[in-house]
Amino acid sequence: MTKTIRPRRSVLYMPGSNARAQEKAKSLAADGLILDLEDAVAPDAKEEARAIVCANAASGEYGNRELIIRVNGLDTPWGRDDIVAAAAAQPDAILLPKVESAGQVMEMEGIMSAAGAGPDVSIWCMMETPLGILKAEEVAASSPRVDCFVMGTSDLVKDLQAQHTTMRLPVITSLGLCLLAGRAYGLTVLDGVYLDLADEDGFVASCVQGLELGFDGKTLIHPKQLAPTNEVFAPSEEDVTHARTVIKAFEEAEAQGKGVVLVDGKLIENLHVEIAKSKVAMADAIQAMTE
Ligand SMILES: CC(C)(COP(=O)(O)OP(=O)(O)OC[C@H]1O[C@@H](n2cnc3c(N)ncnc32)[C@H](O)[C@@H]1OP(=O)(O)O)[C@@H](O)C(=O)NCCC(=O)NCCSC(=O)C[C@H](O)C(=O)O
Ligand SMILES: [Mg+2]
Repeated sequence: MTKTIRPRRSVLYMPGSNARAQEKAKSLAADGLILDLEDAVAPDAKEEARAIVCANAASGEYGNRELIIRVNGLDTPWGRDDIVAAAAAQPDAILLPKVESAGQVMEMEGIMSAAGAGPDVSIWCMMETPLGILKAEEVAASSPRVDCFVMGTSDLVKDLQAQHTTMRLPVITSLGLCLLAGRAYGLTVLDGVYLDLADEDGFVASCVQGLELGFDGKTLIHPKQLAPTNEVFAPSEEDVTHARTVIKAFEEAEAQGKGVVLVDGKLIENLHVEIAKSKVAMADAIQAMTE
């Protein structure tokens, strides 16, 4: 079955306790919104945040933005109730933090199903602990509901006792392992957040690095990060024009019984046509979102 192409260039976190941010998000140019019940919510605000988030997720007021609820872990006092409430709200996905095993995913899936989550409610997994990264393949393969890995680079840097650096060498192995596992099992893989809101150049550089590494998009903490992210992770007009040229040239070559062709002096084979087709499909999907 062909998977629907869904732009996930920009996915913005907002604290579940911040009703104003969730209201504002209805008009923001984000491909996805993570309504957070975990780290951005203080313990004494967890239950109120759960009620706000689930009411918003069920409201149908977020247009075609993908809605994801990040629940607390199953080893916390709130995790199970969060999952039950989130499942009833039927968001696009429920995001489980600090995933370290297939068993955790299956436990969450069992709770979701018992609470009436429809088959379209996906499971997203935060990859953010050393053990979780080492188990990335097991987690990716754990359930057909698993649709996306989200890198939690803040927790990861903490657990690795590493440091946040410009080129992110301390976490590059972890990013690569999750990309490998995610791609092997057909998942979306989203890059982690950039914490320095004052450093706009550094932020753009981290988006470009994420794109080059193979991420589908980036998770964000502030609306000001949306526009540069959407731009970096979308195929440019030039990319799309070139992709269309490649597709046409290859079709013409095939009609003449050839399996390869040169475009602008460069060899084009079937794999380049596949890349070109996915760029055009992504550009069309982005266009459709804005109509
Ligand atoms: C970082 C912030 C606390 C800053 O908030 P604030 O001081 O309100 O910023 P501004 O005054 O610049 O805000 C301008 C307007 O934009 C709205 N706003 C701000 N942030 C968001 C947002 N995330 N979503 C939607 N709207 C937002 C403000 O309400 C202002 O609107 P208005 O009043 O109408 O002008 C804040 O940005 C924030 O809370 N960000 C999210 C933090 C968060 O969710 N953190 C947890 C997730 S990150 C993580 O856990 C990663 C992972 O687990 C790991 O381990 O790596
Ligand atoms: Mg985290």
